[in-house]
Amino acid sequence: MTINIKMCTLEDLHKLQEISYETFKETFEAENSSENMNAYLEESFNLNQVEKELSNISSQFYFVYFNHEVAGYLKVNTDGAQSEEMGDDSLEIERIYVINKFQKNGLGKYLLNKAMDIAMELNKKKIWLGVWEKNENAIAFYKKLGFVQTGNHSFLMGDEEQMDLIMTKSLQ
Ligand SMILES: CC(=O)SCCNC(=O)CCNC(=O)[C@H](O)C(C)(C)COP(=O)(O)OP(=O)(O)OC[C@H]1O[C@@H](n2cnc3c(N)ncnc32)[C@H](O)[C@@H]1OP(=O)(O)O
Repeated sequence: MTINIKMCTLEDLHKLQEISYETFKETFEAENSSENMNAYLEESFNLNQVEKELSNISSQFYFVYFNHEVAGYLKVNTDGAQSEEMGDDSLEIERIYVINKFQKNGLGKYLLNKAMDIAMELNKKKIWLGVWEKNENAIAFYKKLGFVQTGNHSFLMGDEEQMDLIMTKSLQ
């Protein structure tokens, strides 16, 4: 078993769009109406939107490979790319998504450790994320890896208001 990681560039745009769309759908479609799911997928993962995010100098995307196959991805944000005003001393993990069939092989932890390395290289004091309050699997994963709930914020899934827990890990 080999695990590798690579920073995404604009050349990866189509693959990134595909894995972003597919992993989000796979994770949440059972618990959301198809109307709300389709609206969110179309708005968040259309090619222009993904290209815009990939071109933002305050965001970084990484693919993780399991036996040379793309198995998941990471998106981190700093400064103004963060989806909440958390200040310059924090880094946001906006997305860690591992394709279902590759989960439980250590890939999520590998991506999380990558985010921690980036945060430490940039001298950030904390690392934070928002996770849907009903995503018990991911909440348990983040708790296991040392994150604690420090707040919440609401977001729109189609026309439905949903709640994210804000979870934080201090790096000092
Ligand atoms: C900010 C956001 O992106 S929120 C959305 C998060 N992403 C998703 O919900 C997408 C769907 N889910 C996933 O992609 C994956 O399940 C993830 C990212 C949550 C976890 O990734 P995986 O590759 O399955 O986890 P991994 O195998 O690296 O597990 C790391 C550790 O967490 C533990 N762990 C993983 N899932 C769970 C769980 N549900 N409950 C308790 N512990 C868990 C593992 O046992 C492991 O512990 P160890 O280090 O002692 O061996």
